[in-house]
Amino acid sequence: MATTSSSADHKATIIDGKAIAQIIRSEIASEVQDLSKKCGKVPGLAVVIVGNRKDSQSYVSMKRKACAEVGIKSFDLDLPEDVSQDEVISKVHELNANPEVHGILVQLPLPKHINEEKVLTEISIDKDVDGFHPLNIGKLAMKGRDPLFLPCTPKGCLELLSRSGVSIKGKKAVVVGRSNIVGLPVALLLLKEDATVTIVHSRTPDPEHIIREADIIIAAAGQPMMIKGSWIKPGAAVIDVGTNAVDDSSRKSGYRLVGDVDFHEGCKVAGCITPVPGGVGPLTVAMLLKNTLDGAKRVISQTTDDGENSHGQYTNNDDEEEYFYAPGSLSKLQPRKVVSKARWYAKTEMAKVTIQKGSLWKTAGIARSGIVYCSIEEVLFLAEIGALLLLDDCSASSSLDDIYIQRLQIVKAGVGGSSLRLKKQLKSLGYIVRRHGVPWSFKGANSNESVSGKCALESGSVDLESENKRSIIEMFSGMQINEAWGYPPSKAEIEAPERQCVGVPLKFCQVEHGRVSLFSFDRVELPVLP
Ligand SMILES: NC(=O)C1=CN([C@@H]2O[C@H](COP(=O)(O)OP(=O)(O)OC[C@H]3O[C@@H](n4cnc5c(N)ncnc54)[C@H](OP(=O)(O)O)[C@@H]3O)[C@@H](O)[C@H]2O)C=CC1
Ligand SMILES: Nc1nc(=O)c2c([nH]1)NC[C@@H]1CN(c3ccc(C(=O)N[C@@H](CCC(=O)O)C(=O)O)cc3)C=[N+]21
Repeated sequence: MATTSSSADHKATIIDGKAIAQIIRSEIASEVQDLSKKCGKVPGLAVVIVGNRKDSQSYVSMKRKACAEVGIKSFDLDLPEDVSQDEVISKVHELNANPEVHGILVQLPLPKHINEEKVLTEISIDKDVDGFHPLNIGKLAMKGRDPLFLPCTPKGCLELLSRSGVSIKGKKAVVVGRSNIVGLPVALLLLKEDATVTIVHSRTPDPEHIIREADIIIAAAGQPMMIKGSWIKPGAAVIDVGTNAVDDSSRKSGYRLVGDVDFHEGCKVAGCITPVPGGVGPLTVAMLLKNTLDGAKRVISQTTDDGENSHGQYTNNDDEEEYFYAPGSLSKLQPRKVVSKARWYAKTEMAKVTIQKGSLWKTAGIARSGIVYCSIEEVLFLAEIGALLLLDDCSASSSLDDIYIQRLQIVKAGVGGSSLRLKKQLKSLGYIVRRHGVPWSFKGANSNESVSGKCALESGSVDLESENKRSIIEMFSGMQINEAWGYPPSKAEIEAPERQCVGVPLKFCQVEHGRVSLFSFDRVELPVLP
């Protein structure tokens, strides 16, 4: 995997990216085989190329070949140079909708008349195996959030470091380059791994001085042999991403590939170093295959184990999720002590999350300008499992019960009315719904519960023992809601609906600061208030 050169000149351990990538590829191949045997499905990767740039064609054919080798089905789209942006976007939409495709890669660069950002944004984030979607990059940049996919080259750089025994935590790392596809995401990843990160770019004065401070150098400037031996701190780990073609008349092709680091000089100073070719490049391809496999596993586990836990092997093993929702262990199904909070905004039809608790926010919500929002489906779902407290937005027309009742109609209309459809929708948002077999419940009319003038059951303290469980969705939609009173209600106010209920025990619901309290009275005798 790694060799130390024996000559007195060559001290550095040379990290063999090709060998490391080969190991990863064989691990992927055996997982693909397992998946195919157990679920009868294989991962699919669509590789879209526009135009006929020689370098792009060569990279794309490498990626397609690598897919074939590990058993990933590749979908090849070769579009002409003059294809319109709309046409590319409509192809992306087709691939988004194709259930056999688990990953979509649009080879960059695109021709000048096509706006790369517009195209990349259209790729469904569930299929964004390049990790270039703004949402994925945004999550990478945020503390406590994990994107669905990490960009392949940055992920490959970290894989090379870890497989070479280089620790990152607390180290000084310098990244040379700040592009969206390499420099910036690799810097963010190193930061997530607790390195102290400096980014050097084309406007940085005295890069040599900064680079010499680094324990870890990631070179991604696209400048052939820019980093000299004297720029490297003795013993540093050097990952050379640069892949530059330079003229070489001694080669049949007329060129050879060199990195951003002067490899010959680097070998004399660095602790370990990657060559070009044979360093980062093969890892980029291996990580693409890995992302595609992971994307496929995510989708396949969602579509095959709908509540019955048929393919446990491919389910998410988030410890916290397991703790709260493990089926069959009701004692664990307690409401969270520390719940997240959100505020509903009728205007945007979204809830703004004001307090985030727990790791669920790694995947839940949508981040916009640093603020996390939740759709009504997410709000209902999270409220139902006791993970989210929804505060109303102080306007009389959007109290919590209003939101439930009105919004439920919309959810029902939009998602089809059944909780199954709602679950499906949630799954498409990335939730693992199958564990939540126990609905948010309350004591039914036939229970003997009665507490005079005192809160009998608060939201959150769900009654898990009760035989008579109904989901919150059922509960709110089947409820007759009267105008809210002030609190406490007068005797006359209570007696009026009591008469209407003709013998059916009356329940009172109070919504205060987003907490739903359900009251039950045997006999109503409230003191007359001044
Ligand atoms: N092995 C692999 O898997 C991959 C290899 N590559 C290779 O990595 C290299 C970088 O690729 P990419 O990020 O796409 O390239 P870009 O051209 O998009 O970005 C280059 C970055 O390097 C900075 N830069 C340029 N010149 C200098 C300099 N003299 N000193 C300091 N910084 C400089 C630029 O700064 P500024 O922002 O100021 O312009 C820019 O941020 C290329 O050689 C590419 O072929 C790329 C992807 C994958
Ligand atoms: N949407 C998109 N995603 C990319 O990941 C992407 C892209 N566009 N555009 C171009 C860059 C470049 N890139 C490389 C991948 C593999 C090698 C690689 O395997 N290199 C071999 C040598 C290859 C050769 O010999 O030509 C090596 O370094 O050993 C290099 C570079 C991915 N990129």
